[in-house]
Amino acid sequence: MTIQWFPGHMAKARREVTEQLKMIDVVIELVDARIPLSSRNPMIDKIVEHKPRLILLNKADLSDEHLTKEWKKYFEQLGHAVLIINSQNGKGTEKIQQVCQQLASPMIEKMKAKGMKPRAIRAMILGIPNVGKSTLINRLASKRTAQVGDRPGITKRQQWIKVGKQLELLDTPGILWPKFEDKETGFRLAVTGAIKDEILDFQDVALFALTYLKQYYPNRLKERYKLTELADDNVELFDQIGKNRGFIMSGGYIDYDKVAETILRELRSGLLGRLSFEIPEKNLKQT
Ligand SMILES: Nc1nc2c(ncn2[C@@H]2O[C@H](COP(=O)(O)OP(=O)(O)OP(=O)(O)O)[C@@H](O)[C@H]2O)c(=O)[nH]1
Repeated sequence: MTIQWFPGHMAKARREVTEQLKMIDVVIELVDARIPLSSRNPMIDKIVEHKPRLILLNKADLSDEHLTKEWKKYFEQLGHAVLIINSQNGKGTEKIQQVCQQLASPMIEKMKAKGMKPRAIRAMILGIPNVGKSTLINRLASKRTAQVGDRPGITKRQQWIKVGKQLELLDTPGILWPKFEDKETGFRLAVTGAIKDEILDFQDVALFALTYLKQYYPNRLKERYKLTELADDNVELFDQIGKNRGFIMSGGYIDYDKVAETILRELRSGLLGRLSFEIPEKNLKQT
């Protein structure tokens, strides 16, 4: 399976982001706490090179609490500032302004040393589609500042949102596309709903989810689908779940489509508890 975004779209998005970055002091990178590496653009380090960066692990209400803390440590070890947040109810977002200020303080000090008047810090949000960029912007928007006139290199007018006294946020987030570097990245994106089910075969996605749950969350799987044992064989496991739920077609066959759809729907709606689909230790070893 190789999925590629149209290269023209990617190049255009990257160009736009690069252009906008010229007027930005701090980059706020939004990732999905359940899949922090798979939900970021692998070129991000190159694209935002030389800018202080705050990584936000968003949708933390859905992610495994323990693993999310591990991921925070992982990114901190790489030298980034990190916050765990829920953009929907605002939990954790109250610290964003303060951290951005800390990140920008060397720049502000330099300005002061040059005799320039200190100004509000300018930030922009970057992230892949569906990661929660608009939700976060709406959450942070206390009031919009007046339109800022054209700044060098920018032809269209930019709207800035005031976040507290010291931070201005660009009202349009930068979209960077994820990259399917391997099959698992695609499945992780699909299982968390970051990409549409039609892109991948949803039975394959459900199989990925089931295999993953069996390995990392066996008890939740047993509890949810009332299984005393988890069959080693995945077809058998699909059969067990189908039987328990009564997904039987005429002729006594299990309706696998219904089993697959049920697993994905239930895990996405939180009925299997808070889940993460990427393990930091594994990735630490790989790097
Ligand atoms: N549970 C939960 N859902 C969230 C959170 N943040 C965003 N969402 C949901 O995620 C979905 C996508 O959010 P958006 O804010 O539209 O994402 P976006 O990054 O702006 O998406 P694009 O416009 O496609 O680039 C929406 O259904 C949001 O309600 C969060 O912290 N927790």
